Amino acid sequence: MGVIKLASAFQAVVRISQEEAQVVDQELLNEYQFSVDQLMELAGLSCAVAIGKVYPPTSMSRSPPTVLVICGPGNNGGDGLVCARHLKLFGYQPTIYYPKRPNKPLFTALVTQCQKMDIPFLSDLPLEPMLIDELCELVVDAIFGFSFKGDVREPFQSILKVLGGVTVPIASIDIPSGWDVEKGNAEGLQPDLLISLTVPKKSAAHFTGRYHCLGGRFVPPALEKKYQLNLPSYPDTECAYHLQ
Ligand SMILES: NC(=O)C1=CN([C@@H]2O[C@H](COP(=O)(O)OP(=O)(O)OC[C@H]3O[C@@H](n4cnc5c(N)ncnc54)[C@H](O)[C@@H]3O)[C@@H](O)[C@H]2O)[C@H](O)CC1
Ligand SMILES: [K+]
Repeated sequence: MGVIKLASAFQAVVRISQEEAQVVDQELLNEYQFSVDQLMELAGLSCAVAIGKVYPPTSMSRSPPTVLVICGPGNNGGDGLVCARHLKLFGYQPTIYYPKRPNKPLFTALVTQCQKMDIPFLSDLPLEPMLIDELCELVVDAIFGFSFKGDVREPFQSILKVLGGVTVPIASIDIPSGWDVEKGNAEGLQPDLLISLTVPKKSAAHFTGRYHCLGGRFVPPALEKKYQLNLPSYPDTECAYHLQ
């Protein structure tokens, strides 16, 4: 596998394509021998930390603050489950909606962990945006990440339509769901917080929300150098970096 030359390597923040994100991911798993579980735990933890920084429990109106975490069918959804578990430990009250669950031990274990921490799972999502606004103070969008392609299929099309109408802030994990990983989606979801994982993707250039954080502090320096990722220096032991 050749070294990918990143066009934006000399800019302050590098943004990578869909293919580059998949290549880096595969190299972490195959060459560096990380397991998906390891990376997902660190990714999900960094999302909960970013949320804790941007929306500290003391700044929310309810105590504990209510958060709806919507999880999709791939690893982005897994990050959402991990994030929900850590949010609970940080003093939030998460509820999960997870309509399409992969039948794989990694995901069934994450579901069990959440259930055993008394995190409720919704069987249906309210179809009125107003009802979601009443249910929670923040929505975490963990529906699609860097493998999303094409037109959104059901049930996620209806879910994203409802989310388009909510007024509570949305925090998107890695990519705002429904966005083209590189081109974004001007008519799609417009999150208040974007938590890019590992390296921001090209679509992050179209993000107009208030907060952009970087998480997934697990890239070995040799890998960062090989792909000229030019990652920012996370302050001391922080696992979420405030880019904007
Ligand atoms: N190295 C890292 O940075 C890590 C990132 N993590 C997270 O993993 C996602 C990428 O996960 P992946 O499983 O490859 O894909 P997605 O979650 O984006 O979704 C795949 C899932 O979605 C379905 N799908 C695709 N397109 C559509 C569509 N148009 N309509 C409906 N459904 C669609 C597809 O069939 C699959 O089921 C990354 O973004 C990070 O969030 C890891 O957790 C840690 C390492
Ligand atoms: K997402």
